[in-house]
Amino acid sequence: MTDNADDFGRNMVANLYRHRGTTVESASARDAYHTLAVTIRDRLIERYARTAAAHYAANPRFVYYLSAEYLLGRQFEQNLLYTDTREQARVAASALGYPLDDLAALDAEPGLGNGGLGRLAACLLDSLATADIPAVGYGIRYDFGIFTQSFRDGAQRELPDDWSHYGTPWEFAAPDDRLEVGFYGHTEAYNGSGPRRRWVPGETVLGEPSHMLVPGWGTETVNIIRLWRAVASSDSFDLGHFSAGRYGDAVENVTHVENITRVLYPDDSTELGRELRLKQQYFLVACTLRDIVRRFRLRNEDFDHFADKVVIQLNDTHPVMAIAELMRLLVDEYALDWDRAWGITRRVFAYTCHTLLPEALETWPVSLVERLLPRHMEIVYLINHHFLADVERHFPGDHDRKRRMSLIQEEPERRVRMAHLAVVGSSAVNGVAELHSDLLSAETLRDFAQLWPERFHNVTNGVSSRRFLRIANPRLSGLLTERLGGEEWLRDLDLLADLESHADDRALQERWRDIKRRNREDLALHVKDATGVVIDPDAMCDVMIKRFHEYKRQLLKVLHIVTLYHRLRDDPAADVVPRTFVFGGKAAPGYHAAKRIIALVNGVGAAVNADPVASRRLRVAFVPNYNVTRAELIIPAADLSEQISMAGKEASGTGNMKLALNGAVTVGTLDGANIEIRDRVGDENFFLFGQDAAEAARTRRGYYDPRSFYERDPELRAAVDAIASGAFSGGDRGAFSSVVDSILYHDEYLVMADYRSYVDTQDAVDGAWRDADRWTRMSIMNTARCGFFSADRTIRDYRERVWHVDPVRVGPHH
Ligand SMILES: CCc1ccc([C@H](C)CC(=O)N[C@@H]2O[C@H](CO)[C@@H](O)[C@H](O)[C@H]2O)cc1
Repeated sequence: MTDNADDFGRNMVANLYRHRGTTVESASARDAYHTLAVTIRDRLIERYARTAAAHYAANPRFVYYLSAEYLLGRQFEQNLLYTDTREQARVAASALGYPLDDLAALDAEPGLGNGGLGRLAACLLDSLATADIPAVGYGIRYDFGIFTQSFRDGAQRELPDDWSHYGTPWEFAAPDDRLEVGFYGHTEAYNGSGPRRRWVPGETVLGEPSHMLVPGWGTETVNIIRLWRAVASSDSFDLGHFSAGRYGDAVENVTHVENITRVLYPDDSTELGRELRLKQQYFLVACTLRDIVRRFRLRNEDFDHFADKVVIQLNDTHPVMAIAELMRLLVDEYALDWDRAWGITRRVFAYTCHTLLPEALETWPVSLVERLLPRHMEIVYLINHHFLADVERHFPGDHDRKRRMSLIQEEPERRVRMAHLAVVGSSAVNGVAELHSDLLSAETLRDFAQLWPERFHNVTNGVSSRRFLRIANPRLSGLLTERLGGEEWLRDLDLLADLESHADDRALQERWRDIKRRNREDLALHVKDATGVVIDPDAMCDVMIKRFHEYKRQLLKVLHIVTLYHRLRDDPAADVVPRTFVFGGKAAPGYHAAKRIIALVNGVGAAVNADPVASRRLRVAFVPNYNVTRAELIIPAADLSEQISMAGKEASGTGNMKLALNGAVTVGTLDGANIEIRDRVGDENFFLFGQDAAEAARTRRGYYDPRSFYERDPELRAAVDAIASGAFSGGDRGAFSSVVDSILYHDEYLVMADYRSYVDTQDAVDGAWRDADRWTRMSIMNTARCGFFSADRTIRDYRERVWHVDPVRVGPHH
């Protein structure tokens, strides 16, 4: 497909007729957007066809990435870039009378994820395709993604996210590939070839896939992501009820079925144990494994080759029932004997853990699993039986160890430990940053690391340079391409290191500062539009963008802002550096403590922004509805990156990497990937504070009296008292009493203990900012030294340590 403007324009008009059934004269903006998207998509689908042909011919080993969440972000800009058709698109759009940017603005973001885990999945798929690795991402096509956040009187409001209300041009539904998924029912023995067991589901639903294209950067490969949605069989609609006027009853079965993939669960750290959530997880697993087995049998006979051709990466515990499901398929449906099936299963799966929070490690009541998935519960028991026998062989008579390691938690209620099933059923287990992986082996999964040390790895997270530099920050990308002599850095981010030798170059520094300022100006326009707050593009842009959670300590940031506010109120001439505090992030709807902190941020922001003295130096902007698209706007404008979680709690973080790559300097604790960022950028280019993981754990284990810090630190005391006084809640002293009580009397995440170190470090940040050349040098060094945090490197590590898969080159004429 040639891509000169005329051809592109002709394709566009033809697609307008074919896909929208309308004419150039009467085409709406949405017609133009959809048609342009389809015309771009045509170029990708052509590459996908060649990729599929190459993969079919090569019959290669495939990586299947199983994730309940994908935060893909908008596809329009990405696909324009990956097909290099921006200019043709601009011409074609204006021929229909629409500026390209207006059409791009109609591109909906598929918010099919909560936060870090979902976005990482999207970055990794981008890098898998860029590395020409045969791969498919499997997930759930939720009708409603992560809720749309708005604020009323400073409090979070959740609205349903009907992301595909107008349909989306980027997906291909495949109703022909529908397949059946069972739930409930019972199991029974029967005599096939010897005594066998089988499942007789009580209800079945249909799973329908739709796929989206995942193009690689600078290569022909186009992989796919396949998302499943539940559809009711046509006989689910009850005509009898309908003709009797009982319309609700008539569609009850239909609704019951479609509810399985209706909405994403908006929790990102606390398992709720809802039956529908387990149904969602099994639905994903059942559809996916059937599809993977179907693909395998297209080119292969013998299941003994299955583990050579298939590696399945489990993105946290959410899809872990896949282990029991593969055993069910191999033993019950393909009649393999247990040991042969188990040998295959264990070689196929690999598990990535993304958390350290005990409350985020999923366990399901045995009673629920027995009812919803009776055959799987039997299989889990059998897996546990063989596993505990193995533990007994290694640690004879160590009953306590067996009780700790069992797949079944016995007290207070019998529950299936999904993380244990994941480890027992996988050949590789990894954490997502060095500290995280060390803590997994030393604490959370210690018994398993002792039994199978060879299975435990670390693979530090990474981010897509294409999305979070090239697309998000075109100004800086232009400078990098100019200074590094071409765009090769987009395929090899380590090339950024060549910038280092220019870090003191005056001309580069001037350009660097100018780019940051222009990016801050763009952000200021959005902030004004979205919040009404006017921010100063010359002020330091101090950014905290991430889900709201107490361990991430947005509260510590609030205490710092209140402290500066008090300093200016006490002395308007105080030498406080002008700062814009930019917040972004959602709280799980049921997480009340986090929602109180959101209200507090807005309360403090309103007071500071309205204060005649403080507002001359300080502004607070809480950007509503933080998502991938808003991250792409905020990150390029950031000067200071807030990574202030309690050490030992943030598994990795990925926002920290995106911000550092865009020249933001980090103020942070020795937590997650902050440690590796600091190791690479140098401690002179990083503002470190607070207790490290060992100290924090000791403090937590020991006698910790948060109130004592309040007693002896006047600035801390004044800040806490101000919050308690109602100063940020219209005089309502009760508004934040729960927040104040939580840090004064329990303070699980050591906000009080780290306050002084944090505020003093922030004063050092002020000092550095006053020396523009020093700050710019620090900023350049962060970009130059963070090439390691490319998702391309992460994929290389997974290939070497976990997947052992080879690329398949896709030629231009396959
Ligand atoms: C059961 C509810 C639930 C849902 C999602 C999760 C995710 C694992 C939470 C998550 O997104 N974790 C984040 O994963 C990122 C990618 O590895 C890390 O960078 C973050 O540190 C981690 O918090 C836990 C529990």
